[in-house]
Amino acid sequence: MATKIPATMPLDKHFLPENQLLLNAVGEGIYGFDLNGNAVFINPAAERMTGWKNEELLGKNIHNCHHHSHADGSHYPQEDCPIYNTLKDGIAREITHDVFWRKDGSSFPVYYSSTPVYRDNKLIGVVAIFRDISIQKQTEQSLRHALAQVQALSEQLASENHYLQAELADKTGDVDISGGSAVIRHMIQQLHMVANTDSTVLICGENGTGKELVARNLHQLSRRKDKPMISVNCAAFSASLLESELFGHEKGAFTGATSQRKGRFELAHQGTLFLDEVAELSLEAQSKLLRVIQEQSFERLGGSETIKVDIRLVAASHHDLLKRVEQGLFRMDLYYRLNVFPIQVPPLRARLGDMPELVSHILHTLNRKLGKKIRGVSQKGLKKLMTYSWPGNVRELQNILEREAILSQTDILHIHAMPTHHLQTQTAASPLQTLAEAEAQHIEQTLKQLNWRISGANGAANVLGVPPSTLRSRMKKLGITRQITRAC
Ligand SMILES: Nc1ncnc2c1ncn2[C@@H]1O[C@H](COP(=O)(O)OP(=O)(O)OP(=O)(O)O)[C@@H](O)[C@H]1O
Repeated sequence: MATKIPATMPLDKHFLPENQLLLNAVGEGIYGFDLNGNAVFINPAAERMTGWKNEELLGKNIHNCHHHSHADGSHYPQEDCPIYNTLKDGIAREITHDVFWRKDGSSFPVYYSSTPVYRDNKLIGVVAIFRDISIQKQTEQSLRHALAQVQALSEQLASENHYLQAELADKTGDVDISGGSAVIRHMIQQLHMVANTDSTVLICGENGTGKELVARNLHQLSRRKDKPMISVNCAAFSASLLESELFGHEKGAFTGATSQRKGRFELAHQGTLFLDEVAELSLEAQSKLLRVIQEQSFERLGGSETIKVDIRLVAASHHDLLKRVEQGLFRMDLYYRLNVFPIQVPPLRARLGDMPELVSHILHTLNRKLGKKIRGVSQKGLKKLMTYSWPGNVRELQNILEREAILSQTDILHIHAMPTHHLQTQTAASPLQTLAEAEAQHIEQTLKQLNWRISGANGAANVLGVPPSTLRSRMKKLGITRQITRAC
């Protein structure tokens, strides 16, 4: 669109370039100034960007119209303006940090150059060419923001890594099994006998009895102690995630597999692989595990390369695995493969004589953790500890002592806060539930074990002894839906 310039405007014919058509067509804003700093040429792009019309500016001082203030609103004296300085000294300038103000009072960031125009070696004016760089500035801003986020995340990862390393050192550092009771002595004897073989060990015992501790002990006593012991809590992963956790995956094996990843079998090469809560494995994962145990080799998910590993397998469960076999929830062949050398970890109530030694061991660790100097437990307190049934075993004892240690103002613990509902009982009590809650829990547990398969020989309906349609309607009624769990 050609610009119409009124004949009355002080348009300097010598100054105005012959190729005005070209200047009108470009996307950059262009101003021409005469030696007094008044506009003699304005192209349509400049009009669009500033909102000022040609007729409103020609012959006028442009600095006062839209270059009067800095970005922060402070006054911008004309003497400081690079364009006007070029008019004075004839030197070209380029400016990247400045704003122009629009007619409507808003502003936009600009890049502009001011170039002197000479005719017959005489300075006759200045051409300013400018560009709206809002998008560029926004991109820079987002980039800076993203970089700050990356920086923060990398700092967070570094500190998490530091924390995990410390935690790992802490975990692997203490493998002492406290207790001199006959049952514990027998268990330790068994540990020593089997440690230096490569036989698979199955550790059974209630929750919190020390099964993982026994596994770590076994690893430390074995010839593999300088290689890693890798633990997997089978209950913490959904069936599909567990497979990739155990066997690893190739890049692109499934959505989200953006790079190749080694599984825990590979990481445990030449060391020990500890499968905690092994009863929670789905039947499908059990078959795969069986194959790996038999062949000592496997493929990563999405991969075809057969990977051979040398591992010592240790498994643990708080379930009666044989009962799970009878219920059709655990493969019998796998059970026999795992149960080569069973070790039973006794519950705390079966070895209350170990209480003083255990308490002293735990207090020693707590003093380090809490920065306290607790010397022991009072006689009365010890009596309370010795008459409790300990459904949560050593872990529960640790928790009670930690709570008491935090609350205590003295260096002797008096044990105030024993859970009274368990006192004097001989068996672990389970939480009170309605019939519907118990049914829902049982159905869900069964479905989880069977990888949420409902029908067929290996389906939950068959195991529960109901037709699949009945199971589906019970699930609907009880609000049971498949859960996708993601851990780690
Ligand atoms: N004999 C023991 N001597 C010292 N500490 C023990 C002993 N037994 C258990 N502990 C401690 O009790 C806590 C629970 O033990 P651990 O995690 O090994 O139990 P677990 O049987 O594997 O539990 P879960 O079945 O819940 O996985 C750990 O901090 C462990 O160090």
